Amino acid sequence: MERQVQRLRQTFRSGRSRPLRFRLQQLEALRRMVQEREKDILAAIAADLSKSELNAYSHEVITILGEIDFMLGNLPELASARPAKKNLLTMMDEAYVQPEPLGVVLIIGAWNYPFVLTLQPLVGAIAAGNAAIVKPSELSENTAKILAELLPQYLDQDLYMIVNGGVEETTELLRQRFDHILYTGNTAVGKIVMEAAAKHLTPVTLELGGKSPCYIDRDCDLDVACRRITWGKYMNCGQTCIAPDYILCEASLQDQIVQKIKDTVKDFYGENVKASPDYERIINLRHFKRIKSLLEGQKIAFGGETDEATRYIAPTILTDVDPNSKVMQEEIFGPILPIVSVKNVEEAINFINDREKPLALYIFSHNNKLIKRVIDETSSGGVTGNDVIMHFTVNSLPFGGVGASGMGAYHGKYSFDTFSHQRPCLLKGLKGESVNKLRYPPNSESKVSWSKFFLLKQFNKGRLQLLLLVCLVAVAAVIVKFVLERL
Ligand SMILES: NC(=O)C1=CN([C@@H]2O[C@H](COP(=O)(O)OP(=O)(O)OC[C@H]3O[C@@H](n4cnc5c(N)ncnc54)[C@H](O)[C@@H]3O)[C@@H](O)[C@H]2O)C=CC1
Ligand SMILES: CCCCCCCCCC(=O)O
Repeated sequence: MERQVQRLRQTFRSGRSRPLRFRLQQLEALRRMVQEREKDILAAIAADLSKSELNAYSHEVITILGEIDFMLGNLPELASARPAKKNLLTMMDEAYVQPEPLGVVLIIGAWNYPFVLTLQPLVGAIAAGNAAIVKPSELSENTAKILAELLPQYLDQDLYMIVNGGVEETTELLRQRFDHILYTGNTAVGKIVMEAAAKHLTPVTLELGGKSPCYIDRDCDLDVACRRITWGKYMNCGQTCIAPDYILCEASLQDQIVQKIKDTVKDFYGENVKASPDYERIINLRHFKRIKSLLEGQKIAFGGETDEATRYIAPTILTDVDPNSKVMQEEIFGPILPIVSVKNVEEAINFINDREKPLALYIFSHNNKLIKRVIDETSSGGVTGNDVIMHFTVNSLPFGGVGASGMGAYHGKYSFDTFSHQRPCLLKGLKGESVNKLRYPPNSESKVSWSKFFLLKQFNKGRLQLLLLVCLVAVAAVIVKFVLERL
């Protein structure tokens, strides 16, 4: 592994990944890969998650194509130097922020959206000019295999590499020195990743999980709310990190919500959910058993059927759920939707704040003020008001967690920034020593007051303003020179 990372580092050092033209070519090649090998990619995702190819396309491929298009369209601007504000002392100099690639980065993906969660970060890493190793999840083995087969055919093999394997291989990878690690997965492994990264002082982006609450206000269109929640909760059989984990609402709404979700499930998946091509299965037996165990002792208002042989768990709703029960202690990551009663929005806010900061928060209400209040008085990785999941799809919004749901963010510009160092550059000339005397010893009261004048004045470069300031500085410089010569 060490030799492989070394090979990537040498190529990175050669400067090959830096020119914009090269980055754009690689991104175009990645897009060609997705388009030319679409059938194989869809088949792999479909096999991993018992998903229809249509759903594989809309859940995963669209996002990647959108991300690549965003980078192709915006890279020249994202990668260019940004002029910075200056003070009087540096106003004749050049000050700018130049994004620079970090080096060799590691991307560790999760199985639930195996294509998006590995390739979307890779798009950002390539765009920012890095070399990258991608480690797909071993649980989504078909997607891992197709990625290992396809990426070397399209991308520069000395800069971008797939490593497949499980805990052993990832542990070995984590012993190596990287310049950034972006990990997606559960919190326990997130801590392992962060600990390994700390040994090399490697910065990390941790895309973790958590229990994302969904508050439904009394003043709400329940039909619409329940339709949107049904979509986001049961999509991918509940195995979505930003799926609404549980509902908070007044007790009087509970029965209506159950009925409306029940009706929507029938609309979406038909009488026989098991036979619907749009309803997925649980990834493996371990997760199947874990999710099934969350039903024990609960009041099942809808669903609850399971089939171990096919790892099927029906869309399920639990009512009157005790906040201390097991289903409310861990992220469900399956098609079970508990409803917890709260008296009012205050109690909902306290309920959310009493727990770890979630990855997503959803609020349904006609009342925009109430939505804003919940946003202001809570914290979460992201928020969608009057819908679920959709903030993930807006690539001008940063996507990531806060607190226990993660750190750092990506998507669009935020991916580019995550994989870049914002390098401050100040380019001075070799003239102007008379003014510089201000900062050279010995110090004096008068030098301090002149320094205050020069350093605390900021300006933006408007032409007229610039001209005025140049005059001002010239006069000031003459005065300072005069004064300093007499000190
Ligand atoms: N914030 C986000 O964007 C997302 C977060 N998630 C979260 O991920 C979790 C589900 O994913 P997991 O089951 O964790 O996926 P997983 O089992 O695929 O693990 C994720 C990655 O960690 C690696 N890994 C596992 N054990 C390891 C160990 N001991 N040492 C080093 N590496 C190890 C795996 O090889 C894999 O590549 C949920 O909590 C979900 O909420 C999932 C998708 C997106
Ligand atoms: C238009 C639907 C797109 C849905 C994509 C959802 C991917 C979420 C990944 C995750 O958070 O686990």
